[in-house]
Amino acid sequence: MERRASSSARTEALRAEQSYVSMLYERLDAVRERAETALRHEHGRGGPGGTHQARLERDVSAHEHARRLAQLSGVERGLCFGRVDDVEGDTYYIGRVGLRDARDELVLIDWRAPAARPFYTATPSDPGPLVRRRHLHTRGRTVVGLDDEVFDLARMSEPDRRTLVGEAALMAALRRGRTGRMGDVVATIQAEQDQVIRSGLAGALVVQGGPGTGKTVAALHRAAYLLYAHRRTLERRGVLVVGPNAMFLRYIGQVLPSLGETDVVLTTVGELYPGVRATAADEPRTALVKGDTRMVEVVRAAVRDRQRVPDGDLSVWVPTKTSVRGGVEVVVERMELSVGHAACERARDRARAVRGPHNVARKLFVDSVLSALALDEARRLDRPLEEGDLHYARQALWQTREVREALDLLWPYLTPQRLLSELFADDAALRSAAASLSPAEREALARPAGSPWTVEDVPLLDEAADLLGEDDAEARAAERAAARERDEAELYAREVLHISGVAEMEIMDAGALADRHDDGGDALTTAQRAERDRLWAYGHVIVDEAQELSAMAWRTIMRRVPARSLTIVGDVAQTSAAAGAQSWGAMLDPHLKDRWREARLLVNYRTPAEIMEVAVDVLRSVAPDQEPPISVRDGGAPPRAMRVTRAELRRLLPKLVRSELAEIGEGRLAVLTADTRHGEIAATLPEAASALTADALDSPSVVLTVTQAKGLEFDVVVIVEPGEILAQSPKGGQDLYVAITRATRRLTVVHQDGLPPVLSRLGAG
Ligand SMILES: Nc1ncnc2c1ncn2[C@@H]1O[C@H](COP(=O)(O)OP(=O)(O)OP(=O)(O)O)[C@@H](O)[C@H]1O
Repeated sequence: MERRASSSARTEALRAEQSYVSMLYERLDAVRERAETALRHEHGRGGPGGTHQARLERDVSAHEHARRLAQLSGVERGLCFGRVDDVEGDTYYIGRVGLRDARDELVLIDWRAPAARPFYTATPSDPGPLVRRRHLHTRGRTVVGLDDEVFDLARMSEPDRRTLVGEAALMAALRRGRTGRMGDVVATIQAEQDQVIRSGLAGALVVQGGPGTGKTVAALHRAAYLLYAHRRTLERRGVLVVGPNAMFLRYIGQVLPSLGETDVVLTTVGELYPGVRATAADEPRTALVKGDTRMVEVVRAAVRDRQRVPDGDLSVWVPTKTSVRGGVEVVVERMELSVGHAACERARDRARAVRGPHNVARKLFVDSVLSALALDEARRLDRPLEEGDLHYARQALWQTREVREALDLLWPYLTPQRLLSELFADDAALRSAAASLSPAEREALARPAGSPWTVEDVPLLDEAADLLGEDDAEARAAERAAARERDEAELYAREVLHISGVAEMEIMDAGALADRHDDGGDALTTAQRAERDRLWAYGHVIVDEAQELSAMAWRTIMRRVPARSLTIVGDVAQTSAAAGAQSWGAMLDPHLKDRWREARLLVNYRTPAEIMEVAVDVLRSVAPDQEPPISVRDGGAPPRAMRVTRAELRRLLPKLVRSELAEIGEGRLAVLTADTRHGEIAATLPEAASALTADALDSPSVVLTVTQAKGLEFDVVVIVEPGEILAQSPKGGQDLYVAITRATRRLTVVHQDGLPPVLSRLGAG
């Protein structure tokens, strides 16, 4: 009788929620339609014609409507996922976007709004103003289930204090098969993650947490939250997210659009220097040297070594007479011009003394030497040189190939690419610039000219770019002109905002509008503009798998964010890069002193307890002082080991992969290997994806090295030859820890020569 009563109460609750959710979708349709009509209207108002001001006005509102439309089309799935009832008797619904009804009453609260916060933070021991939290499960536009938590203090028991927020909904989310793409977790954010997500914008926040603690997911939701809460600052400057590799970026790429955020640049360290897309990594001994801050001095010395004076006097033979023979101009007479050694030294010292970048100071050096040459020319021709003529005499000499070549030898115009490739290819140059390194370290840097750029080169290119600068007199003049125009445009944009009342809607400030509309040309998004500009100052930078960055890479990151507003996410127990972090303090203190705060995430949402036990044995051997995270999942299949011969491996592996895939029904499987074994195993499993292609993650099975698998997760993990992973680098233990903790459901370790002692828990197999 009682059960029937409760089931009919449930049916009634479902019906009531369905009617509310249907109303929300109707509202969404209406708002979407309005935005579409408005956009059509703007487009209908004509092409490129009209005054600059009319065009600007049209673009402003078209842009806003398009933005709103993009936001509204991203929220169809799971529009509303939560409801809270508070002690005042009020009820609020939480969703992916804020919506108002026709009378302007708020009917849905954006998950990032302060009013939504209790939904994420209430716990049985500290429910805040809530008496109930409800998770709504929807399929399409239909409400298919509800999970309630009633905060009744009188009945609270001790274990409740550790209860997860919305446990039933969380567990349902975690049990789903992996899709190869990370999804958003707005419906099930946990209290400790919420604190990270909503932490203030200013300063640097380090989020340290073991594998699977939701660092990545929290960091991405933080990006969306910051763009919502600090739209004015961040929309203009953009947010940069740096991840470990392209596959990882693809894995996380759809989370932000699903959160409605577009002003974010996703990139890797290998792509931080515009114009270079490095993916290959150097071998550990080279990576170690290139990641060391002693390279700052090496690059600086390499630049200074390119500012030379001749051993004796400078002598240049310039043509004085040419004639055309057979249609070709040939030199028939030359004259020697020279500048004394001491004068050359003075020219160099004066150019250096301004402490400007090399390519900018070059102009000074060149001007001094050209003046000296011009004076010598006048003397030799016995022709007085008036002060006013000097400029023209210098210009004429600068047009002479021989003069240019002579000056280029002494103080060449250098791109960062040229500086470094010539340095690494020239033993004598390396000996001079890298005198502070040992011979073995110098040898690790040496390589032939034209070698492809590696990820570890990128911070060095960036360092060099800072020292070299641009010979940018023209660029600066253009910039000044653009700035003038921009000021005018900004003034106008302010008026537009004022007239249209947009300012109150906190959508975009006048500066941002002016940025979009400079030279009346293409309207680039902040993200597009930022990506092209090495000196772009981002409003906030998020670094994921941050433990992998070298000290040199941190210098590059810090140049991108002068405001030092960062979220740094990682786990120092997972560091596998040779020059990666041993501790956060060692990496960050040089840039942030002690002005960074640390949050720790302690719960592992990915790896089941049974698999985590194996991982913890490995962790203890490589980082005994690191606290392993607590798994919320258990009851999975026990992890196992299989001993096979090499011949058997080829036969058994495809079978194993098939049977494991059948076991999970739906989901993804990864075979993880040491770098050297990857090719062979990939050949054994032709059906599995193995190259780093865009769709590799969509394949049911994939063969990856541990480095490639960083930050990813799979329902099933098969590790081939753990001993080889352990032995492949000094950080092999960390690699094995990473490999084991990629599994969300099943783990099999396949080996030929016996298990390494650290995996003895898995038995002899
Ligand atoms: N609050 C949550 N609700 C639902 N799923 C969650 C939640 N927090 C984390 N997860 C899931 O747990 C898994 C691990 O999260 P994530 O990849 O962010 O962890 P991580 O700390 O970055 O791990 P690693 O250090 O191993 O890269 C993901 O599938 C993520 O969606």
